[in-house]
Amino acid sequence: MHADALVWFDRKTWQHPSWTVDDLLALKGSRTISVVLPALNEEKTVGDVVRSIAPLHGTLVDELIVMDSGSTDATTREATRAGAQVVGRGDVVTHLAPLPGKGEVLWRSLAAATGDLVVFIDSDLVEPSPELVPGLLGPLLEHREVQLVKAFYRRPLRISDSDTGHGGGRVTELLARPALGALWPELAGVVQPLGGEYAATRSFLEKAAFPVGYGVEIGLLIDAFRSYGLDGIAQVNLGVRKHRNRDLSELGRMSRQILETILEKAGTRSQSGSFTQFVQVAEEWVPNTVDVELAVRPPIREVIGA
Ligand SMILES: O=c1ccn([C@@H]2O[C@H](COP(=O)(O)OP(=O)(O)O)[C@@H](O)[C@H]2O)c(=O)[nH]1
Ligand SMILES: O=C(O)[C@@H](COP(=O)(O)O)O[C@H]1O[C@H](CO)[C@@H](O)[C@H](O)[C@H]1O
Repeated sequence: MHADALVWFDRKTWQHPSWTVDDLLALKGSRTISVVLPALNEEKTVGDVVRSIAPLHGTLVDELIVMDSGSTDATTREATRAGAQVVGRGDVVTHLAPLPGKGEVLWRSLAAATGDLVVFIDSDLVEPSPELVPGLLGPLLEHREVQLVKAFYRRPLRISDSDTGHGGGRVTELLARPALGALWPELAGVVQPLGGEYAATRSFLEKAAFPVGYGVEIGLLIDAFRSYGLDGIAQVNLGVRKHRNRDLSELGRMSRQILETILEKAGTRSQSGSFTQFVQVAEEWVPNTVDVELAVRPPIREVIGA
């Protein structure tokens, strides 16, 4: 591992986060905290994720927002019932038509949320730990130089996996980790670069460009490194993370978006946004070509001001 990555790993990795909510409230001071859950058709899980955070709402957490990404199921109903404020992607930055993608709703959430610190938690988590939000806020509240905190965890591939499953994080292990090791070796100590649970300062997030698709996590990680160095990044061990796992064809399209962000951050661009996969029809295999959304939103502060 790169020497700087090794030093960083030792200094900025919390393997056993032990902040209590009282500790965090004392550290919080006058700062405000928003928790944002991006959600696209997550009616089955969003309620439990909201309920795992709701006990902190009104004390440590000032805002608990589900950013709806154009759901067509009962996501809004389930999130509202569980106690979250639901904001539609078209309810903010109304002069720009929404684009499809997770990064789009995270970008728009900065216009809906008001917190000095923002915590992002996926809405498809299964058996979400109530320690996610406190654990992520610990380094951010205690160390002023920290601008981005990433969660890491054991990631079973299937929800039914035994207590030793490790098959999850397929795009992380097959694309993100190799690419970071090759192009940004200083970031080789980040255990879960694509993890969907992370916390950051608004001041960082407002200055960052947001890939509108799944490139958002690796894009923000690279931007944080470039803006603040490794000292601006921390990570915390938050146990086990189970979520709805997508199939390989969906992860292929996700990977194409992540690859675009990697190429762009590395100073090059792809030749085409069309992406061909193959499907079996009877005994034959036929191409299925799609246009993958590769747009990047400018820093939100350039669109709605600071
Ligand atoms: O266009 C999108 C795609 C995803 N998501 C949300 O982003 C989170 C992570 O997405 P997904 O579960 O698809 O990624 P995975 O965890 O499978 O890699 C989930 O809460 C999704 O509902 C979203 O809000 N809009
Ligand atoms: O980490 C990964 O490899 C992917 C896929 O995870 P699984 O193989 O389905 O456990 O999941 C992450 O990647 C997305 C892109 O960054 C994030 O948006 C998701 O929140 C995260 O779960």
